[in-house]
Amino acid sequence: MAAASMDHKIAPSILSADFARLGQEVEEVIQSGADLIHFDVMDNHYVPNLTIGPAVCKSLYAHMQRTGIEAPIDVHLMVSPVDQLIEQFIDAGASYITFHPEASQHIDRSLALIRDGGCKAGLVFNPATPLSYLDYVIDKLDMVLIMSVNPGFGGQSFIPAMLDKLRDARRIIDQSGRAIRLEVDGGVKLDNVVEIARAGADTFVAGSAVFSAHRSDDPHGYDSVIRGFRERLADAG
Ligand SMILES: O=C(CO)[C@H](O)[C@H](O)COP(=O)(O)O
Repeated sequence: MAAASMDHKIAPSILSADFARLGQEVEEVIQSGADLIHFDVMDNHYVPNLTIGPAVCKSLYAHMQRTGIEAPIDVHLMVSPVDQLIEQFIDAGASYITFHPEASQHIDRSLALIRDGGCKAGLVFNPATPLSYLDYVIDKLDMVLIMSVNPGFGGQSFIPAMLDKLRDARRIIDQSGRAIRLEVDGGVKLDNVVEIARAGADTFVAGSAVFSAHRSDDPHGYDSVIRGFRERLADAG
């Protein structure tokens, strides 16, 4: 069942941004209509890639405050262990913090750390991670993130079996009666976003689909791609 009553949110993943001009990239995608900034943290341990940490988040948050850019920073931790970095990202201006259940020794405690720090909390599910991790903690969640690629790299193809997983996650969330966002991350493009939305996702992480636009010659690249997502999502119902 599609999430007809949910508002759709677009979350560009800065994994594919030009890190040399990160503040400006974030300004441009938000001004072009994006809703959240998806901030991918990789440690070369939990995933085979290394990206950015709390110092960059803190600078970005300060830049956004200074320049009046209002958008939640949605921090996706692909690290193990998670708790120490959770504390640092709370301090760095994160709005959402999500982590992988396999990466925490005490999932309930990690969720409590996030919520006690004033942030919204979420669990992230790799393609083969069962949704049973939602049992007993769903009342502590603000977001469920379904990875539709194996984590670690941008530019991979959407794994079709994740449509069924999104449908299952949507059913569980609806049964909980809680306002939990259902985010999807990996291989989200203009040509598949409608079926992904109809499977129940309401929050769409897009890295290469958005940020490849600035490498084209189109000076309105971000406007065009984000408008494209909005138009398709409106069709999705
Ligand atoms: O978390 C990620 C990879 O682990 C990225 O956010 C994700 O892959 C987005 O990139 P793209 O839209 O290019 O697939």
